[in-house]
Amino acid sequence: MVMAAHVAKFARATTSSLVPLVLAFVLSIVVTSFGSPDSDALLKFKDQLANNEAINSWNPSVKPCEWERSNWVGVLCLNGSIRGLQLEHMALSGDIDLDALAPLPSFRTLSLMDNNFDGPLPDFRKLGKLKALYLSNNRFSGDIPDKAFEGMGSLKRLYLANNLLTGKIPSSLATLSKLMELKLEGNQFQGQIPNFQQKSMKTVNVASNELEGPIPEALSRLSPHSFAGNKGLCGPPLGPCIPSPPSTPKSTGKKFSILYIVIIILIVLLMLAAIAFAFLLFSRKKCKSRIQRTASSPEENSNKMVASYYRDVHRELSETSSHAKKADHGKLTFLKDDIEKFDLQDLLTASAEVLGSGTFGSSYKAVVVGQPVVVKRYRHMSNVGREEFHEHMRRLGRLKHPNLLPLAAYYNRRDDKLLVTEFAENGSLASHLHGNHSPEEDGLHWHIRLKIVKGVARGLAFLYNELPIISPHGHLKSSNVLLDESFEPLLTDYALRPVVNPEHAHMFMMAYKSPEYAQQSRTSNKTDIWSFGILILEMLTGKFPENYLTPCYNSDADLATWVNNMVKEKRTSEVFDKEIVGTKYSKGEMIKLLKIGLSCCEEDVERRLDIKEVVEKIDALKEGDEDEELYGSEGNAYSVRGNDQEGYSFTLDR
Ligand SMILES: Nc1ncnc2c1ncn2[C@@H]1O[C@H](COP(=O)(O)OP(=O)(O)OP(=O)(O)O)[C@@H](O)[C@H]1O
Repeated sequence: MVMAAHVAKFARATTSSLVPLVLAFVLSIVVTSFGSPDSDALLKFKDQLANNEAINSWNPSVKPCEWERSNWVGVLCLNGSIRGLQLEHMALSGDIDLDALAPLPSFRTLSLMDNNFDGPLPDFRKLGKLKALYLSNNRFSGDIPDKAFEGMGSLKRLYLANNLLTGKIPSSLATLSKLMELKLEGNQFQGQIPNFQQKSMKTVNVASNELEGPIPEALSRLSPHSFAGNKGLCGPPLGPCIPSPPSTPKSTGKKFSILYIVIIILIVLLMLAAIAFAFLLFSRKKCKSRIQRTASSPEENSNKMVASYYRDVHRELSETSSHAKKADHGKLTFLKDDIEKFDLQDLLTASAEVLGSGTFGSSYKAVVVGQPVVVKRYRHMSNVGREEFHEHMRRLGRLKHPNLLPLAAYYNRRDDKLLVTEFAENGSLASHLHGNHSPEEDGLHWHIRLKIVKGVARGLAFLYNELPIISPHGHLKSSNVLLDESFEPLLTDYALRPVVNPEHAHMFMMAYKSPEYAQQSRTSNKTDIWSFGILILEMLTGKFPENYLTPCYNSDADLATWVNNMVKEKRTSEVFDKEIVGTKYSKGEMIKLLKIGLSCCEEDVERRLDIKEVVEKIDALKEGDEDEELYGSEGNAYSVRGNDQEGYSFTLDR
């Protein structure tokens, strides 16, 4: 009896304290089973699309931005919120349900490029805070209302190229103060270009339309290519606008028009004669300089080239060049203005040396028309069609940042691409960390390593900001960090994932060697951070990361696992590269950087730092010079070599 009373009392007490817990549990089940408002919005959007099989992995039982479990292909997340959608090359069509996306508070980017959407352009004012809208290469048609973009003050990038759009270019575009890139080429726009006055506009392309009239002054500094293929456009950078003749009586009018025709024919004949003369002069000069260069090559060979390498270069480039000639596509496309132009033949006749061979092909240094350039041959880059490849290269060509190696030119043949860049004077970070140098030579000083880390962080942040790609670098490793004459780092081989064949990318590109790819077959917006973390640890430890060589992530062979274990065993001092030279006051900063590196290498993507946090933390690091002055720099030269554990212990409190 007493026992029964106790049981009843316990049951009552337990029940009352459990009620909130049980309720929370039930609620969480309800939320997971029936989705969150974010997933509901996206699924509603998906329902209106036709041919939406490519996004069948969207799974309502997992939140779209729950990175470690989510499989929401094409959903861009930032700090756990939906930032945008990148649904490209998916053969999508049907209705674009903007009402479904409108309630998403952080939605800023929408890319539906290279799909089959048709009909009139939807009213994007419903997504008033959009910063980037990419709709090129679809079949949108009809006129766009003049007010279509009114009030979209945040819009920076608008891509509508290669659709079937008609009528006038909407004048509301001229009122968007932040607009930087506008791509309208390959449509049937008519009438005059609106009077754009934005200073922010860096790229405008209205080529291949039916536009007429004067080009607005603010666009006059752009390349003539941006306006090509419009018969009626005039004014700089195209030819002058010829005022229409004053109206005159019929007979005089006839006389005038005959006079005009005669003048125009004369001008054209004169221009043709001038071009033919210039061409003759140019080809004679070129021929002469080529003969001179060929004549001097044996001597150069002895100094600059390894003979067998040269034969390879010559054979490979000749192969490319002869194919190129057959296909009549032997032209390099230049993306930089401050480089003297040359063609494949110039490359072939230039002195060249092999810099190294990577997973894509070989890189050669060649001196062409007096300037050193690097040509890299890629054999696994036919993931996209010709036009999309050009489009992507142009997109890369527009990226400008002190820590990015700019793409100077490219050559595109079906299975063979050449990318041309400038030569970086100090080679790659990998060669400095792992290349042999004599015992008398110092290793990389701490202040140089810190400068490199800071530059890489800034370059990476720029890519995150500029590109709507899930892991914008995608192939970050020490051989893709080059160093200029003052050891400023220059990222290279960035943003190539969209054009690389998937099989090759999965085998060799760094993004696919991340834990999330190994465990969930996906990359996330923090995948590049993971690669950056490995790079930081590589710079601090001087160890070559095994994962560079293995086809996929293996936590046993992972540099981060090794460092973590050493720290746990209180052997932190042993992880640092014996070659780092700094002052004894650099030690604290090196430990801080080690912690940042480990926080970038969190397997749990949610806990991993994001790009903003990484940049903030790295920017706050110091060389330790202030301390050096305080204590007097004499005799402060310090090497990790032979150092004991003192001052190195720290706990992993991430
Ligand atoms: N623009 C450049 N300036 C100076 N050196 C370069 C340049 N580009 C490449 N290199 C050198 O050539 C070497 C080979 O580079 P490459 O890009 O072909 O292969 P990788 O980076 O090792 O591998 P992957 O093909 O996977 O990117 C690099 O380690 C670097 O030293």
